[in-house]
Amino acid sequence: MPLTAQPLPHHGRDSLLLLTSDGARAQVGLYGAQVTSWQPVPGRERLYLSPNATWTTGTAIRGGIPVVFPQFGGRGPLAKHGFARLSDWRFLGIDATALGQPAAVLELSDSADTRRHWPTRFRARLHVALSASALRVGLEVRNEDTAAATFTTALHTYLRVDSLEGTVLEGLERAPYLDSTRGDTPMPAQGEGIRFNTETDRIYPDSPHETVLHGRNGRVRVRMSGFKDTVVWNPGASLAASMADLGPGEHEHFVCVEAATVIEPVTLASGESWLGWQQLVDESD
Ligand SMILES: O=P(O)(O)OC[C@H]1O[C@H](O)[C@H](O)[C@@H](O)[C@@H]1O
Repeated sequence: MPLTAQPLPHHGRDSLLLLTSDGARAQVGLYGAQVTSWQPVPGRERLYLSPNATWTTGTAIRGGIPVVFPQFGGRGPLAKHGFARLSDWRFLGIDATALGQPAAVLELSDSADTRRHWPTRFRARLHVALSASALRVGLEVRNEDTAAATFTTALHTYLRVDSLEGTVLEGLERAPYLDSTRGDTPMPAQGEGIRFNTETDRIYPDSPHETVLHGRNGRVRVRMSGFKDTVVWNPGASLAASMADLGPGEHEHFVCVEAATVIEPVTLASGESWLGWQQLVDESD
């Protein structure tokens, strides 16, 4: 399906509006290569973007699909979740090579600034593909250094829900997890879908590659490839209220279902590449 990209500034920042011929649309900003909107049908927004997000350089944008690279969370010496979400990426054009379907391609390469934090010479590309009811986002990383490189990564997707009441994430019933609200305490499989009554921050190592988020506003299927782990996050009422870029009640409107590789980092030999993607499929009527 043909895909077009046209410039459409968003909160004063360079951004692209992606459109398919059947009306699906998405928006991706060059700052962080962050997808901030996905509407499989005009007006049916499937991603959450905080009304209180900060849009200034040096701060992460709360919502959409932040690209976490080359470090997940605080698991290393870099700033939390790494520098990719705080960097200006370049738009290269539409290309079908990596995902096998037309995608807008954004690129980030090492610079004196990135090498100050992370010595590796690399090339990262984010591929954003849209079809009738699906959004597929692929992260491709090539090690352009002479030495091996190691990183952790995630597509930190904020899925919009009308309300947490009645929202359930299915697909991880049989998977054990690490509870990050309790210092990554190992927990057994829960045997039921995840409901969001309280702060939830979990890493499912080597998890199933497909989950489904059901809520009052419909259903989104989440698939991934290349990534190994799934991270599930909702800050709950009190943490959300204390976060300036969320605020009271905002936790009610999203669940993060993250395609991640956190537990066993990716290691790339010199010249090697890695590709991970996450696909969101809108299954609402
Ligand atoms: O506030 P941020 O740096 O964007 O991080 C938001 C969240 O990201 C991940 O989901 C982590 O598992 C959480 O522990 C973290 O709070």
